Amino acid sequence: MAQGREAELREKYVSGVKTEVAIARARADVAAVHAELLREGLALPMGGSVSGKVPKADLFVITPAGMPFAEVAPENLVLCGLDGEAVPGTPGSELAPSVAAAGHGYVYRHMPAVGGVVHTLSPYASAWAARGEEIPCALAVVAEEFGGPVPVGESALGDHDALGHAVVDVLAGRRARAVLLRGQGPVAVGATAREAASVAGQLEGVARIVQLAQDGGLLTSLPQSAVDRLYEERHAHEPPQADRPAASKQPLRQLNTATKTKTSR
Ligand SMILES: O=C(CO)[C@@H](O)[C@H](O)COP(=O)(O)O
Repeated sequence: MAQGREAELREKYVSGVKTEVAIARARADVAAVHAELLREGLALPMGGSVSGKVPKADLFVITPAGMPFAEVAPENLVLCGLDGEAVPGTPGSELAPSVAAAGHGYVYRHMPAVGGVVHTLSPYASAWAARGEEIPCALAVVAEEFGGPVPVGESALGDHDALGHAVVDVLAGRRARAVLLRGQGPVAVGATAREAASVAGQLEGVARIVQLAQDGGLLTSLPQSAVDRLYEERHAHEPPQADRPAASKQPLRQLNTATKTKTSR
């Protein structure tokens, strides 16, 4: 790319000291999230992607393509515009962003309250995604955290833009802040990358517990009235719904009465 054009693009995206500081902060946070996911056993050595939006800028930083999570550092994260294209001339721009970058950008464009997206291949949540099975709302913590069963989304495998569409289609305007992409794995969102990672951790925990319960026999989903009460209590002290990621109107699939879920084994 010609130097003039490169400078013009850099000026367009990266102007002002505040933005520079915000980018540096996003780089540090997102790099730390990669390390934390590995430490907590929530990630494979490689695979999946994590991004964090730069507040008040149409920019985000994301995992470089094909890079083991253990090697991710603030300076090799790729700074992208919301179209998922790397910003030339910035640290990390010599690397390609994750193939999922356009999908992450789509989420930021369509869910303005979201500031972090985590697609991590944590074992139990990924196993539910591999089966394309929603996680039943059989425990209070599932109701509190996700406001109902953890939903499944359709990902067109190989079409990485589809990750963004699937996340937005399932989560926008809903309670849940995580979706199990069929045949791909879980994606969690939050106001920041750290918050999205925390949702991914809760998701993995409930995926494991409900799997253990299901292995033991029939599951009973909580009645809808209890799900609603538990969710509302847990989120009562958060900002108004419009400012919350994936703010809720209704859970994706309502269970009006206590239902028995037949186990798959
Ligand atoms: O999304 C997944 C798996 O679900 C990843 O494994 C990506 O396919 C890896 O691509 P890069 O992020 O390395 O480009």
